[in-house]
Amino acid sequence: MDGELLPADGELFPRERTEIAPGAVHVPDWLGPDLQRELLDACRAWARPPAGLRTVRTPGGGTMTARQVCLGLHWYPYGYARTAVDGDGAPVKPMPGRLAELGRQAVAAAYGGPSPAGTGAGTGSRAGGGGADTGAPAEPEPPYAYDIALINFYEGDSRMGMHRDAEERSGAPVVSLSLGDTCVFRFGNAASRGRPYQDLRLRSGDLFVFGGPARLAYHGVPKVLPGTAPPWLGLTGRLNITLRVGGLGTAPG
Ligand SMILES: O=C(O)CCC(=O)C(=O)O
Ligand SMILES: [Fe+2]
Repeated sequence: MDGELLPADGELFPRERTEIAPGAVHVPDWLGPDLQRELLDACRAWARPPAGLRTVRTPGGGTMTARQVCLGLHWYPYGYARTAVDGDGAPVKPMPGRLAELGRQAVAAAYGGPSPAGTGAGTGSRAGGGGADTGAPAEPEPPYAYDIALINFYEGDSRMGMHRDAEERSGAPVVSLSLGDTCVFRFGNAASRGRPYQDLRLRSGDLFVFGGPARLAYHGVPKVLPGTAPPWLGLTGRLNITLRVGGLGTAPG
């Protein structure tokens, strides 16, 4: 019996790459154990001050339950800055070339080639997407230059409400990597936070990419399943690494 023929988590059949909506692709087990460990170590370093992990406050007076650190550009509700304007004010850490490269590889893995399968390279109209005020957004072409990473840390009953990633001026696909505990990821539609949506499980090592017609879909994390991280990883809770292309030039927000 050759154990290597079985999926790493001992399931009978490997989970398969699935396009859950046009432009939205789930690639299970995309990150191998070594890369997951490497990324976890890096996240621990990025989470340290200055401009480290912070609690995000929303304009309505609430707080996000997932804590966050940004690389490349600092996201805050709702824009981008070069410093941790809603944290300690320090300059945001640079975007590592390694993450930018991972973003490019992720898009190729998700869409099976340089261009999103069946979706065209861009997102079409960003009308209503917020942020852009200079007319038509850039229609990006792969390979995309990922220049922003958001690292979200979920512990306890942390969640993330339904939202769109709409502060970017590029329609390049968003790349999402999961480490640690499994979560329920809700992927919906571009018109509203409500139905129709699909719930899927993102596990440690999974890749999810949304671009093309799915780029501005509402999505969120209604639940993290405690104690489901692979024991060899050594993480309690869940980390999400979201890679985005800002299209913001040199003077964001
Ligand atoms: O944690 C996740 O899987 C989603 C994160 C997310 O949607 C975001 O940071 O914009
Ligand atoms: Fe998001």
